[in-house]
Amino acid sequence: MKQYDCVVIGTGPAGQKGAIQAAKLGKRVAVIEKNSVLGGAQINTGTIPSKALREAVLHLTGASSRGLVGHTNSVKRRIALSDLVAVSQQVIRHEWEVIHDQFARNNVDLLWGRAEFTSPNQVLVHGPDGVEAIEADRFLVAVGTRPARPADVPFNNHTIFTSDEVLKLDRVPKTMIVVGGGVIGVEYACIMATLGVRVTLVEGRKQVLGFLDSEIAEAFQYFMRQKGIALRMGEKVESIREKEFCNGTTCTLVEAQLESGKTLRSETLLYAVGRQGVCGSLGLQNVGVEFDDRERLHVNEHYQTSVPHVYAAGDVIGFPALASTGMEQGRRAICHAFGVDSVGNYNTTLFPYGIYAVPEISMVGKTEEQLTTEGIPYEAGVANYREIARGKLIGDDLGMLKLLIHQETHKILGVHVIGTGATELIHIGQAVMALDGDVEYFINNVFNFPTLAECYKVAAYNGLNKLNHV
Ligand SMILES: Cc1cc2nc3c(=O)[nH]c(=O)nc-3n(C[C@H](O)[C@H](O)[C@H](O)COP(=O)(O)OP(=O)(O)OC[C@H]3O[C@@H](n4cnc5c(N)ncnc54)[C@H](O)[C@@H]3O)c2cc1C
Ligand SMILES: NC(=O)c1ccc[n+]([C@@H]2O[C@H](COP(=O)([O-])OP(=O)(O)OC[C@H]3O[C@@H](n4cnc5c(N)ncnc54)[C@H](O)[C@@H]3O)[C@@H](O)[C@H]2O)c1
Repeated sequence: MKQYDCVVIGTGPAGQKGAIQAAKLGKRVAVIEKNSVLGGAQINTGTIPSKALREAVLHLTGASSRGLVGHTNSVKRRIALSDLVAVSQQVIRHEWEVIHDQFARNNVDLLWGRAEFTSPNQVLVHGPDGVEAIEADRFLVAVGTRPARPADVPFNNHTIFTSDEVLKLDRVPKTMIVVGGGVIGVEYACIMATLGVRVTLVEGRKQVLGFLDSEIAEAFQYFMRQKGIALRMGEKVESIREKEFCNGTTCTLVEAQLESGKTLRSETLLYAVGRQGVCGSLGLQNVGVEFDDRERLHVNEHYQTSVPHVYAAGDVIGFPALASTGMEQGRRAICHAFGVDSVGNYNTTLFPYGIYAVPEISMVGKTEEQLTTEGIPYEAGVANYREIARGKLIGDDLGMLKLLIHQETHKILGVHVIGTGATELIHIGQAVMALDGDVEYFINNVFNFPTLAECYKVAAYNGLNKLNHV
């Protein structure tokens, strides 16, 4: 039986980074993958395909090339879904090769098959050519999640589907209901609306993306409405079904019944109300590790489950469930597992959110609402892209950046950006916060001109002027 220092289950971002970290520490490592391809949700159904689709849609519709010449006509009037999927597939194939090469270069054994614990140190790999038992001293469970698919929703992967199937659509539908105003719901609602699909978004709460600063969320909701997305906020979908409904060419429509009594009809429905764990088939009862009713694992600050030599990282441990945080969790878990204690911890709480909607949104730190609830005195400094030379050059009149500044210490408490480049810009603010900087950093240092980064300087002046009553 093969013996390893470390076995990693899952090749998503958490598993990848964990496996490579263990290899870099000189450990004998195996990584097990049950899917027929590497990369988990990040590469195959989530992050990369949705971002590739977004880029392709923005490019092909001309939505990303406004600039000084104003809004251009569509680069291509009729967009075939095959064009878009081809772009995504190219990126996905490249990502598979990168992961494969990384494992090979670092002598990580890649075992294809479904992992199942039979005892605390033994795992069976149910592979295409049979079952193999392997043993290890340490384990990292990084098995991710799958979209929630309640039994009473009649999924058919064609007109009623989750984010796993939306990429396989063989046509651009005329209309779509999106259930759920979380990150998946809003990203796809924006992509589809940019493609010309008439989208209705239903969200149970009063605001999309409940974790956002309210001012940014309100601005975003305004942009979505401007794009023609109908927002049904504070509305819950009670039931979903397909119904014969002849009007001209379309005969079968999807019907969503809302709790308020309204009925919505459309050609397609994307169901995006969260994700569900997949721990049930891992044989964790043979190890003594328990999971919750959504099949998620609980871990301590070192990513250890209740059984210390079994670590877990990524979506399987729940919030914040991002590729970005999963990678860092995987690395940290393995460092702890092998006694590396030089991993600083200052940046684990300061992770950014990047939402690839149209427009992009990003944030780090606290929102105005959180600061108010916590009784922390702050002032907001705002820069609008339309007042920044680069904003004008790229034709983004709508973007804004907001700094939340402590009234007394001038420390940066939060940064919120909506507009072009938001997910990149945020890292400047994140670095200043992580290094315990204050708003004067932005005043006392020179920024390239003309850049969107200049927003930090303008927002800093704006905030300080308010604090100084000038
Ligand atoms: C549509 C969408 C868009 C997203 N966009 C972003 C984004 O822009 N930015 C961001 O940071 N995050 C994004 N995410 C979230 C991100 O994809 C996840 O947080 C990330 O993929 C989770 O990584 P993971 O390693 O925990 O698990 P996963 O990526 O889910 O990988 C888990 C792997 O484990 C394997 N596995 C499961 N069970 C077993 C078993 N028993 N044996 C062997 N292998 C097993 C699976 O086959 C899978 O390959 C998005 C998600 C979705 C769905
Ligand atoms: N850019 C990114 O970082 C990115 C992109 C996509 C996904 N993700 C991750 O994927 C995970 C899953 O995302 P998600 O959007 O599916 O889940 P979510 O939990 O973030 O959002 C689900 C939303 O659906 C709403 N909802 C629930 N039941 C409803 C009902 N019956 N009717 C109407 N609304 C209802 C909830 O109020 C919530 O706002 C998240 O953890 C997210 O962080 C991240």
